[in-house]
Amino acid sequence: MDTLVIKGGVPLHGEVTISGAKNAVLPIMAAALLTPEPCIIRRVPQLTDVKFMAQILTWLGAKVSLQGDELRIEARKVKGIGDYDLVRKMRASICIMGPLLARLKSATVSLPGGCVIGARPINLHLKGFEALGARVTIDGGYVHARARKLVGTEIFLGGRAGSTVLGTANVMMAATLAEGTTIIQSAACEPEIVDLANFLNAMGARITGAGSPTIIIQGVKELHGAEHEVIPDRIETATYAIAAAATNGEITIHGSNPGHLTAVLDKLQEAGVQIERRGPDLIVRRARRLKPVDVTTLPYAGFPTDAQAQMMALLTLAPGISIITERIFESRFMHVSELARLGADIELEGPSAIVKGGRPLSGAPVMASDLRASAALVIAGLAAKGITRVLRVYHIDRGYENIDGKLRALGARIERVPE
Ligand SMILES: CC(=O)N[C@H]1[C@@H](OP(=O)(O)OP(=O)(O)OC[C@H]2O[C@@H](n3ccc(=O)[nH]c3=O)[C@H](O)[C@@H]2O)O[C@H](CO)[C@@H](O)[C@@H]1O
Ligand SMILES: C=C(OP(=O)(O)O)C(=O)O
Repeated sequence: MDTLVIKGGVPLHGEVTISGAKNAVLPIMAAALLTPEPCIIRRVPQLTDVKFMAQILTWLGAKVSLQGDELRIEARKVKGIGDYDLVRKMRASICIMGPLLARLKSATVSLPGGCVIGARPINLHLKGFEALGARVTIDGGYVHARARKLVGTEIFLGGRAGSTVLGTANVMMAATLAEGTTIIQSAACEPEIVDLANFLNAMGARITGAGSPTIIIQGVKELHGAEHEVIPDRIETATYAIAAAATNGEITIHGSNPGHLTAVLDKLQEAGVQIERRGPDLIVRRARRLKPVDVTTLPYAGFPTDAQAQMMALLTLAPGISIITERIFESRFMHVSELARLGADIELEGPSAIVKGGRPLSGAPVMASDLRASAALVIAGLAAKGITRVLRVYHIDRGYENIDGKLRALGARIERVPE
């Protein structure tokens, strides 16, 4: 386990290039199970989650090879049972279930893992599989889904907090090979769903409406191999933009898709951060004193829950009161107590965090509890006076490619040391 050691107080300057999106590439890798033909996926980020997903696919019988940022997956033959411990390691592993069910009419996987940010049930995934004709049972920590055949139907995927991103991905994948037409209502609209639908269509699927709450999938007999380039990671983009603002710096972000990030950019501007869009590039600079803002996380195109912790780190620096309300995951505030170690003044009240910003932060040892909490601690450490040690950075390596290298290239004084 590594630790990140940060000497804070250095404004970030320079250029950074955004990697492929973790939350797009993982379901896309699972989708390659839908065909025996080879699939080529480009712009694949080097992340531990990608490594785990590759291990899961290999265990299922696929041949997986990575060269640079190009991944080749050939699932000529696959088995229908996911490795218990591998699947438990990450949330997106549940996405093998839809493709296995579609291809083999049988799938058995353990309940998935992922960031500990709430209960994270999979009832909506299972409801979708059942609607398509599968019989679903849970037994000994495994979920089993079996069907004689899958038949298209209308499926409502709305839940307590809106729709479900991976649930939409899973049901959409299962429906590609179902008989007839499936209509997913209250589908997730996230760009990662659009990216997956584009990949599936390149494989021969017939999907329309991805990106809207109604997705229509006309089942086909079989899918073939395809090539695809993954979209840029909007959460990585948000993280670097927020880090630049927090350190009073000025950076150019290359290779992002600013159109996927309107809610974050809008809030940053409201907080006094200057954002200039030049095609796919973003220039982020903090020229003025930060202002407090209120933020509520919502499904896309609202403010993403995956950028909430990072935004909170920034708002601890804005003199005044900011209220951050988390509407997607009930316990996604693990970073609050660690930010307090750096001197932040944050109070929790139900789903809201009241950030009394403007107190100077000073470095301290802190513990990363989940992926985005870690990113928030790194941002706070970059802005704080003195040395911050972020322990358990394996969380951050799940979702940020070479974060210490990219930050060093922006002038940050950050080192990775073995714990
Ligand atoms: C790998 C990946 O892409 N992860 C993302 C995905 O997670 P993930 O797809 O797991 O998150 P969901 O969109 O499913 O969760 C949204 C809400 O729905 C609830 N829910 C979900 C499924 C279900 O069957 N029943 C149910 O009640 C969840 O508890 C949560 O309150 O979307 C989240 C919301 O944008 C992001 O934070 C994660 O980074
Ligand atoms: C919560 C996240 O990931 P996962 O769903 O894989 O746990 C995230 O990417 O912020």
